[in-house]
Amino acid sequence: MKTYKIFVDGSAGTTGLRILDRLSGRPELDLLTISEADRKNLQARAAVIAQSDLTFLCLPDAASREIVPLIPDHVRVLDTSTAHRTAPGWVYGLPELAGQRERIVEANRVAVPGCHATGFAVLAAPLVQMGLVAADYPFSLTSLTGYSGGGKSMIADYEAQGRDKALDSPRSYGLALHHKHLPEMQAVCGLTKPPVFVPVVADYYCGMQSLLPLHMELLKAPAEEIARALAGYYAGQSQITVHPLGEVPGFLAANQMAGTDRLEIYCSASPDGSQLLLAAVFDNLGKGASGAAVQCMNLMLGLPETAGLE
Ligand SMILES: NC(=O)C1=CN([C@@H]2O[C@H](COP(=O)(O)OP(=O)(O)OC[C@H]3O[C@@H](n4cnc5c(N)ncnc54)[C@H](OP(=O)(O)O)[C@@H]3O)[C@@H](O)[C@H]2O)C=CC1
Ligand SMILES: CC(=O)N[C@@H](CCC(=O)OP(=O)(O)O)C(=O)O
Repeated sequence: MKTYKIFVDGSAGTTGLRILDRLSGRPELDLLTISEADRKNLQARAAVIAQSDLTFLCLPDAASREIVPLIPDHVRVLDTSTAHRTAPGWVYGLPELAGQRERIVEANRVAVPGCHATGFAVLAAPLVQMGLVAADYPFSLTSLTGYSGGGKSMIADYEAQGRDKALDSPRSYGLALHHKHLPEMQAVCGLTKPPVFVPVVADYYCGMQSLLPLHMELLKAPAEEIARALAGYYAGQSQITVHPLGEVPGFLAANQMAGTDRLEIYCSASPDGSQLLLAAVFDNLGKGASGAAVQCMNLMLGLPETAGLE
């Protein structure tokens, strides 16, 4: 059996650990390691990466930008940070979007989408690509996340004894309207302007719900047609399910897909047909990070796309 040497740079972090979980026990993968003393040593990491066939970068943006120029071209790279998602020469790791799977298979530099950006892109990009929504539509998005989305430091804040009472309630953030996911949201969907985007973090570990409200008078087809088109777009995709129009629960929990690497889409219309609501529900650490990264690795190495996924 052909084996591949894999390294996870930043494997002690939230995203890195979840990637390791999904890779361990797979006989086709030989996991390279680095000593605790060297895990933040630039030259030592570069030396291990150079021996790998594929490396995951699970680092803060600055650390990712620092290591990438030291990586030889023959090593394939999957960067989970925000650093390269709109950078030239990098492929956006959302294989369910038209043409992306083929690009990922061939790529040696793949940027794993941001968690909130995943929710936006899976809803908005197909509608724009299919001509059902104009590229200059004034999109807005609200996206709920568990606190693991903020990595080790936010997890520590939420899990601290005697923490601030504000953490007992949901907290909106990014209120200055320049969240780091806006450039990739605009780029991957081909929009003339970014959405108005409000993320909300709440007191649960993981799970994400991205809500995209749409005004029907600005759309180019009725709600039934839009829901059917979205279902057709994702037909046959193992990781994305689209529920029929109106098939929505009374309460939609943002942690409904926690622990999985799949994403579910719900569509509902107002009784008078003037408004449509699209919702994407998934795990910020699953399809929003580590699961997406492993799915892309499988594609890049020619392995079964869902191997190791939850
Ligand atoms: N959490 C999430 O839901 C998602 C996160 N991401 C992205 O993934 C990346 C990692 O995030 P996340 O796992 O949440 O963050 P964490 O803070 O949990 O983990 C980051 C890891 O990187 C290590 N690290 C920091 N600087 C360096 C360095 N210079 N060299 C080597 N290692 C370093 C940290 O070390 P130490 O353990 O000492 O702190 C830590 O183990 C980020 O870019 C994040 O934006 C992407 C999608 C979702
Ligand atoms: C709760 C929280 O802080 N979440 C992070 C998103 C985590 C993530 O997926 O973003 P990257 O992949 O771009 O790091 C944020 O909104 O900045």
